[in-house]
Amino acid sequence: MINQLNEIEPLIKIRGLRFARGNRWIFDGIDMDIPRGQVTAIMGPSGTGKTTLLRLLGGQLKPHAGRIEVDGLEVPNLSTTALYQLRKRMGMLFQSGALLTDLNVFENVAFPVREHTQLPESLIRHLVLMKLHAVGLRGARDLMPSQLSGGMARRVALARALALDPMMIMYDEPFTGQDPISMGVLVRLIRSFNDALNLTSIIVSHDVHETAEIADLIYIIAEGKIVGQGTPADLKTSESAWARQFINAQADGPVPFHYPAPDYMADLLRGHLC
Ligand SMILES: Nc1ncnc2c1ncn2[C@@H]1O[C@H](COP(=O)(O)OP(=O)(O)OP(=O)(O)O)[C@@H](O)[C@H]1O
Repeated sequence: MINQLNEIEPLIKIRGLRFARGNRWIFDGIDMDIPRGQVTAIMGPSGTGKTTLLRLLGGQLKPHAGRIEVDGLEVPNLSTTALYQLRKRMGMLFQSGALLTDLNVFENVAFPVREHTQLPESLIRHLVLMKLHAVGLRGARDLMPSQLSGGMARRVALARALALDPMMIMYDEPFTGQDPISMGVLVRLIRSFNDALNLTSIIVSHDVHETAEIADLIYIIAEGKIVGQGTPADLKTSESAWARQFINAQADGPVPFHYPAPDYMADLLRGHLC
């Protein structure tokens, strides 16, 4: 029985992924499994390619080598129509929230439903109010985005990302710029939606504490490779110095505190001699 549970096909399988920007390999041979029904975090130093990975999963970018499979579909080989169908099942929450500024809260959440379905107005109303209620903002339906706090805007964006009942949701830096209360609310919502709606969640984040609180599995990427993977507890005691530095938020380690510089003493003496 335990074996059977462990052998459930992951929702996302990445094998031998290579992707370059200019002459730099952002990913230089990455294998990754994202399990169904769990919260998986992708972490790593700034510029390491976390957002790029989300864009590869969504088919906005194509890999130079390797396989990316989402729910059994080879994303880079999908036709435009098939990719469009798949994307309907992939919710995405951007850091900016990206609400449409000319539409009120209700219409922002209704937007993807109107775009992708032919549902009658009464059902759309029901569905939108249900999603807004779930994020605690049913009472804010008539407000414009400019009237929302940053935390409220992100919750509306979350309701919109869930509007079409996706199988998975990708969060790009969901906690950035939030006060501790809003962060706590988001952490709770991400975890409870994942479990209650049987979603698969992927979080790209720098916020180690919040992410470790909700992630079942964490991958740490650095210099084009996976340098650590496991549960938050595993990573705290990982043999990888990269993983330990990151998860324990240490200022220095494989990611150096100092930008490369000549020897300090030699630098000081040189100034003195000039
Ligand atoms: N359109 C682009 N053209 C060229 N290079 C790009 C482009 N977009 C991103 N990059 C580069 O690709 C690398 C990975 O970027 P990405 O945004 O995926 O990193 P990240 O890990 O999400 O960073 P951060 O944590 O700072 O958000 C960076 O070095 C970035 O400068």
